[in-house]
Amino acid sequence: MLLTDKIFAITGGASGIGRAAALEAARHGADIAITDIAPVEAAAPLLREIESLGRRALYVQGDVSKPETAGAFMAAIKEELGGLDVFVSNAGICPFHGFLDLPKEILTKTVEVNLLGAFYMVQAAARMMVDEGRGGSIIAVSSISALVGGEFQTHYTPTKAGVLSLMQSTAIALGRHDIRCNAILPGTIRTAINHDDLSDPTKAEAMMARIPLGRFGEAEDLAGPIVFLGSSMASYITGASLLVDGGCFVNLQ
Ligand SMILES: NC(=O)C1=CN([C@@H]2O[C@H](COP(=O)(O)OP(=O)(O)OC[C@H]3O[C@@H](n4cnc5c(N)ncnc54)[C@H](OP(=O)(O)O)[C@@H]3O)[C@@H](O)[C@H]2O)C=CC1
Ligand SMILES: C[C@H](O)[C@@H]1OC(=O)[C@H](O)[C@@H]1O
Repeated sequence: MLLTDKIFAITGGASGIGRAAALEAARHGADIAITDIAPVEAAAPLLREIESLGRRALYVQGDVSKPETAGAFMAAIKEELGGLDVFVSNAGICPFHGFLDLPKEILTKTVEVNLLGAFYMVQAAARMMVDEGRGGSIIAVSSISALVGGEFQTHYTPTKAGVLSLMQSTAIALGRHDIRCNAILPGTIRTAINHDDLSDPTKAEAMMARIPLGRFGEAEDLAGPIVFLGSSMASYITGASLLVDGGCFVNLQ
């Protein structure tokens, strides 16, 4: 058990990577707070599963791109769970689209959710951790796409580079408060975000061929690394980036 009696909060926790991480944190003994744009009904089975592990589960519906969501989430965590030890900024979107004809609305929304949303949330979580004075761990889900490009992700990859950079700078700003900040960089993980994109067999095959481990990731592949970075096992790791990509990034030839 790596997170016994810790309070673990995550954005975009109703599905995919966030859901898997929330569940794994509960298995490791944490109480869980989730915010997501999905209605609470969508998360009800997950909340029941967390509670069946003997842990408390809090759900706050909200849009991370709206600055007020961060304040409301932190206030609910403080009131209902009493504090915050591990915060994961995970919510994100990836509406695949070509570059030359990219509508401004898609660009703006992607930046607002992925980058500004992460900033608002991380800042609010850090303020709460500093106020409480007991340190903490902040993890942001960036991407392999912070390091490499994507033809249909020109609006998305800069947001993931921004999230990685945010963790590097907040690691410096928050180190004196014993708050560690790290980025997780998933490769291609099968979730709702890329269900349509990966349904093109030619594209999926070409992408798979680059992965030394020979498979796409599953959401559960990210859960262990997130719990580890949140735990005292990672007590001297801050400002780091952890690729969780089956070896895809290093596979040039
Ligand atoms: N899957 C992959 O291959 C990779 C994913 N990532 C990153 O991982 C993170 C999680 O994605 P993943 O689990 O794959 O995708 P999912 O779509 O399964 O999960 C994303 C979650 O975020 C929620 N969400 C979307 N927009 C908002 C918003 N504005 N406010 C609050 N919640 C929101 C979604 O809700 P709803 O479903 O209702 O829209 C969903 O529950 C993202 O940041 C993504 O960029 C990084 C690298 C690779
Ligand atoms: C959603 C994509 O499949 C996924 O998102 C990323 O960040 C990776 O670059 C993958 O392309």
